[in-house]
Amino acid sequence: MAQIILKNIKKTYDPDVLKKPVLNQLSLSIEAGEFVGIVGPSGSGKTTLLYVMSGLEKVDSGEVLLFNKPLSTYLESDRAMLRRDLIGFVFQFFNLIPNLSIYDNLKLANVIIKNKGLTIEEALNLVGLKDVMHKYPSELSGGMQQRASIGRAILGEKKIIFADEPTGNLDYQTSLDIMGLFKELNQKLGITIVMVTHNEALLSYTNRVIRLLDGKIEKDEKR
Ligand SMILES: Nc1ncnc2c1ncn2[C@@H]1O[C@H](COP(=O)(O)OP(=O)(O)OP(=O)(O)O)[C@@H](O)[C@H]1O
Repeated sequence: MAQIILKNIKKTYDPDVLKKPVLNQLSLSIEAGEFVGIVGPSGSGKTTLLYVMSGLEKVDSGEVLLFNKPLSTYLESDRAMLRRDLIGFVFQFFNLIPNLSIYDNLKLANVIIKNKGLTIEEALNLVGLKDVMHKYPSELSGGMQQRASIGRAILGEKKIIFADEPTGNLDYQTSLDIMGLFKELNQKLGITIVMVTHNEALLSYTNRVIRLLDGKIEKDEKR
């Protein structure tokens, strides 16, 4: 079943009509359980595509359907619920709160999530941080901090993780380690992962690669 559908999406940031749209009549569909890598040159629209898919950015025309429902028909409160309950985000910078322990960082995110699905302990176990959960972010390596932010992203009953350059701030070996974790979560929990990356070497972990060029899909390959 398609979880994410984009139909003829056009997106511009600049009102100047002579400027090329950032996303130009782009259509695609992502099924539940896929692990998708989005690549392309700088400025090709990767981050914008991620934000459009997740409902963080509005489109000029075309339609985005999430979980079979057009985003345009969601009330603002439904959108907020969607972001809180069904979608998780992981960014290049881990965005952990420095003066809270890892456990408390997850707890803060968890208070707004319904009491269903993965608990804080289960999430910490899955990302391998159970032993260090009372440490502060600054006491952990970058890779561990990213593990914490992934733990935060999977709390509850998340169906999709959107990751924007999740390894952009990590060395190569740690990047592979984080990719291994994504793959494991994708396979164990069936969570769909949509990840923007610059690093071609990471694509072997995904099962589909979408290449963007000038706001259009240049290539879309499933493995
Ligand atoms: N909030 C914004 N306001 C105006 N222009 C924007 C905004 N966000 C992105 N853009 C422009 O849209 C284009 C595509 O940006 P986007 O960040 O989606 O590309 P990208 O492929 O993710 O690039 P990078 O690999 O450099 O992160 C760029 O020309 C960028 O300058």
